[in-house]
Amino acid sequence: MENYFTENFEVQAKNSSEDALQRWRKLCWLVKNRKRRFRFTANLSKRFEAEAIRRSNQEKLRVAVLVSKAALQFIQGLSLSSDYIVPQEVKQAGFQICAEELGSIVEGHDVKKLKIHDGVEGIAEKLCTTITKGISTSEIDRRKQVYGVNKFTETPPKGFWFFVWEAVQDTTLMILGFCAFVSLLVGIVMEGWPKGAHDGLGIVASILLVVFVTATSDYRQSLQFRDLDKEKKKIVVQVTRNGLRQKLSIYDLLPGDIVHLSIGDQVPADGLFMSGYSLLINESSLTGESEPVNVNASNPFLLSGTKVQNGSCKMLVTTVGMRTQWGKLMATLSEGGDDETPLQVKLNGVATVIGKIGLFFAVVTFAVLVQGLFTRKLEEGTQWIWSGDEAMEMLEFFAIAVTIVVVAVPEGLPLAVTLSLAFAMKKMMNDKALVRHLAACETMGSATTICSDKTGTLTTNHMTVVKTCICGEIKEVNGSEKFGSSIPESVRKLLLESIFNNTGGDVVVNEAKKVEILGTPTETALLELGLLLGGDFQEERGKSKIVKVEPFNSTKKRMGVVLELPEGGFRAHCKGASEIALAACDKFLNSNGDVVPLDEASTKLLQDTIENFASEALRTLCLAYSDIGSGFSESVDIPFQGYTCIAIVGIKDPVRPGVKESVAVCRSAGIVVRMVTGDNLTTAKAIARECGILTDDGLAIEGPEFREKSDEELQQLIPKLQVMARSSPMDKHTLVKTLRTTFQEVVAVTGDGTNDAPALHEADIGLAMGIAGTEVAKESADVIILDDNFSTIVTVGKWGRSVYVNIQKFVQFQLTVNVVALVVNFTSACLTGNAPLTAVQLLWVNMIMDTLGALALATEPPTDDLMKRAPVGRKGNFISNVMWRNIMGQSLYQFVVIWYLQTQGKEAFRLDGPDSDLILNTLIFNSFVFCQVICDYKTLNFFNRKTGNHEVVKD
Ligand SMILES: Nc1ncnc2c1ncn2[C@@H]1O[C@H](COP(=O)(O)OP(=O)(O)OP(=O)(O)O)[C@@H](O)[C@H]1O
Ligand SMILES: [Ca+2]
Repeated sequence: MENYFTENFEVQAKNSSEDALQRWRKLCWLVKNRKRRFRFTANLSKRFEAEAIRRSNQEKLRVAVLVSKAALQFIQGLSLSSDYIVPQEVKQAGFQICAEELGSIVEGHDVKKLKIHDGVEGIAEKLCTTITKGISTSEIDRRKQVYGVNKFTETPPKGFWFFVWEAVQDTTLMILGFCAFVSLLVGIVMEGWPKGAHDGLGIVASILLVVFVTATSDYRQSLQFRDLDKEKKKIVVQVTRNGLRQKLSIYDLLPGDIVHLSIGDQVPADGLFMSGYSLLINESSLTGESEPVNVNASNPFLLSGTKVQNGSCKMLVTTVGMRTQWGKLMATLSEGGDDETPLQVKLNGVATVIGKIGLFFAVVTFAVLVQGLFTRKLEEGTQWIWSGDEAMEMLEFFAIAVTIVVVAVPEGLPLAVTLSLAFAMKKMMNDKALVRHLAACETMGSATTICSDKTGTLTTNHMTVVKTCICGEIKEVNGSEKFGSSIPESVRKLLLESIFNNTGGDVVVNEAKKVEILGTPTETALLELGLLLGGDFQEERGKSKIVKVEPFNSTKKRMGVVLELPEGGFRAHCKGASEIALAACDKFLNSNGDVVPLDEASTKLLQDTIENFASEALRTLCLAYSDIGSGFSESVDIPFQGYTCIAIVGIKDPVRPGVKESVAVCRSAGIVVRMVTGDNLTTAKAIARECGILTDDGLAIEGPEFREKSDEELQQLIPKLQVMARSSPMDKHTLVKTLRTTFQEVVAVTGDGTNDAPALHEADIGLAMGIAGTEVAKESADVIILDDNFSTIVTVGKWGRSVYVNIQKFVQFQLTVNVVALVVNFTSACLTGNAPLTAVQLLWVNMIMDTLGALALATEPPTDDLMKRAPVGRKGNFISNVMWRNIMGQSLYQFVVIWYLQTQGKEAFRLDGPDSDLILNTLIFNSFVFCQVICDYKTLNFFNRKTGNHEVVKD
């Protein structure tokens, strides 16, 4: 049995194979309501469609690139003329190019047309925009009219009646509806109105009730999912409009907008490259092609939905919304739905198996009942004469058989999973965690280890430079003006040149005329230092020309620029992780500001400074420069040796309040927390100690050392590993993978950067930061932590556990009811020839179980006790032995009660007279319902008992 389930009803929490997704679907043929059952599973045919779109995109793009290459050679030096006529309405709106033309240029990579329109600048002009000012907000409406908006068509939200319609399409309800019809007909003919209609109307009433309760619950769920979906799609980009750099939702983008893209961003619309450096674009989300492409002035085409893998740029938006290929893809994909979760599938399996057993019993019950009737009639010799009453009796038998199937197919099981997950999702949203994939809620409950990022998750991500070492002198930065006064003027100049040119950030004046610093927290801290030193960003930028930029990335851990100096010659500036940048230095500036060779003593001094800063939990950065003569060409890499160290800075990033407590909660919950960071080992250790992650017997290691370890060594090392510093993206990935495969751990990973994407993808649960996180990280994640706070991760864990336990509760409850209903009806049908619980009664119970019972049990909020047990882990058995025992015990007890009532009831309660059967059955029904209520209550209690929990979860 166990094997049957693992073979057929097992899918991964994420990245399941197509095969596995298909397999269980095929086996689930005994379904009461297909539409409902499969509503929250992946729509495989839609996905197939999306895949086809991707493939055709890839083909189209390949052709376009080839054609454009050929054309590029052909048109060089040629003056081209075109027969393009600007449509009248476009002209009237004040623009010189229409949406179709723009679309065909970018999507078709059409260099010829691009040249006809005088290149990117020409198109910008025709779109009435400039790179410095962008579009002006006053004419937004006109733009919208001519070019459309950046939104995808979505399937319209489903109304209440849609769900009513879906609820009606339930096989068993339909059969019962038919029974009701016949019953009404026969009843009225036989006994007349209204007496003969009682039974029929009873059935009709309960059908209506079932339909409406189901539809209401489904409808509310759909509203919840719709809200979450909206939240998921909120993406903000940096745009220049009205001459101001500002944040804007991607839905508000219009052709003509200037968008600033940097590493980790998603290209929000089709457009053209205006300026930028080392731009590498990954088009796999659009085309499935994994090889990234270089985008630059000669290949300026940027397609919506692709990702910036490296570098940065300014882009001119040309085509938006459904005119882009991405728009078409998204419209299809949004109907593809989310992958089903492992529990959903598992319970679908349970439902199918029990349903089959139920079907068998139903057939037997029906046969036994019919046989009883026939025997009676044979004895009476009236087998050829059928009265209306007897026909009704047959009908009633049939209804009972059908109802046994209705009750036996525990359709509520898989649906309760969705209900419970949806409930948890909504509550988590209030607690600042946005769940992107349903399965994550489930998996999080069994997490055994968390690999946490340092920056931004454990710390506040609000960075300030608090210490510097300039000209061999250590200084504290405390915001006072005189900080810079003792620095020699030549050094101050170099420092400002470095800070303001060698940066990915920007200093802008915002709408309120206030100075605003943009960029990553590290960059911001440095720019702030520059302003404190009395520098002016724009002025400094104007002094020299930037000829090359190598933007920061986590693999190199440094950033470099080359400047063309006003007095001639080139100068390279480098800033980066202090040990790494310092290793490229062979000179430094002494206390007079003179360049002197770096001897052993001064190297030691600088290294000690770095150590000192780091041991105070500061992030250290080294700034250096190098004059590289006059022969620098843009096409070569920036040299990385012979630098002169200008300064070492120590940046403070305080630990978030509450992190220590949260780490302690994790510890008591049996979840191991590890820190993986790109920062320096000493810094990492200091912070880890402060958070309570690093203990005395724990191990801290650097990425480069970790990489060298053999598999056996890793086996020894990983259980003790608490901190990994200076990690590369791949180190993180390796750690997660080893934990998952070798150690069978259920791993949660947090991350914010593009560098974290591989690990987030590999993890059982990927958690991305909502504020600091890049689009790429968010896309690879299963949950987005909206407030970037580690404590929220603990909340997610708590909800995950609560979901797990709630579903267990519901399963136990429903299985008990199933077994009892089945056994009671079957045995009494066999032994007495009639069923104590009628179809209508069973339907009632079923409705209460499926909807109200599920609501009550599946939506229990979590208790703090949940975090005091050991995690379930990968091997946890969902329906534990204790649960089986409970199910059996409960069923037996209920069966005995009902059986007693049925056989001895009349005597015990002194029932006689014509109505005794009716009264007895009512009595039986009521005790049955009461038993369920008690069972329901007991289940709750049982799971909430503090000590009992351990066994339940572990067994
Ligand atoms: N903009 C930058 N320019 C140059 N160097 C930087 C920049 N930002 C960070 N660094 C250096 O790179 C190191 C960390 O880089 P990395 O991106 O791998 O880690 P992180 O993601 O910031 O940290 P964590 O993994 O803890 O979140 C820092 O210690 C710092 O010295
Ligand atoms: Ca990070």
